[in-house]
Amino acid sequence: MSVLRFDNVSKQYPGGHVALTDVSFAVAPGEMLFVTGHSGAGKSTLLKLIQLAERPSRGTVLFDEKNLAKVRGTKVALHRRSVGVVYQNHQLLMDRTVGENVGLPLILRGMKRGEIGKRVRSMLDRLGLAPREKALPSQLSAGEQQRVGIARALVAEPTLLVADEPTGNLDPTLSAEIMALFAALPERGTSVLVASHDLGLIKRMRKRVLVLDQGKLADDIAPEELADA
Ligand SMILES: Nc1ncnc2c1ncn2[C@@H]1O[C@H](COP(=O)(O)OP(=O)(O)OP(=O)(O)O)[C@@H](O)[C@H]1O
Repeated sequence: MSVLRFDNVSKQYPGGHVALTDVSFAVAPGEMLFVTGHSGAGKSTLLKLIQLAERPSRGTVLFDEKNLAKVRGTKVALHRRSVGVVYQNHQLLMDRTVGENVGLPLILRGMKRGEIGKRVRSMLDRLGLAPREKALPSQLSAGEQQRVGIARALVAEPTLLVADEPTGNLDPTLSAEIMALFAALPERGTSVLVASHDLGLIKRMRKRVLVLDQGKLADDIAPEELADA
């Protein structure tokens, strides 16, 4: 049983650039892992295939044992509800409050106002953001803004959280704080896949690491194989 499985996945962009070649791996329920590699190695492409922002040229991506090639049209939006996404730049709506930003995915799903309020407050509480519910993103620190982005990605209880360089703009202390937050998610049943090129941070986390090199899966390192940071 896996939450996510890549079977011999290749991706060639229109114009001929090959971003991924024959990549295979599986993610277990409640597992947290990293994907790393140099700039251009294919990390973002791998995450885009999971969100159906791109499609593989060859091979199969299975999500919750379902072949994503069969997920088309209106079913794409349904699939995306199961994948929470955290970006390097939090991509918050700057003219909406923290609470409104976090509630947005639930509004889009047509949830009732009362239920949205409850879920948003519980999520803000969990991430230590409850006192900032009515603040605008511009009134928050960089670390708080990133936590709001994470709250928004988690509010609809996704099966998998994917994060693309989520600590790219943060100092080491805040990065560690965000990573600790991610590391607590598997206990609640959410699997986590983080793309990062911060090797120091990755080593400290002691989680499984997929290493991409020019689109190929060069290594799949178990936590116990990681050298001390
Ligand atoms: N839409 C696209 N069209 C053509 N080529 C693309 C497209 N998106 C990415 N590429 C190419 O595919 C390769 C992999 O890109 P990708 O963004 O997945 O790498 P990455 O590991 O995430 O890099 P970075 O760390 O710099 O974000 C790169 O050579 C890139 O130029």
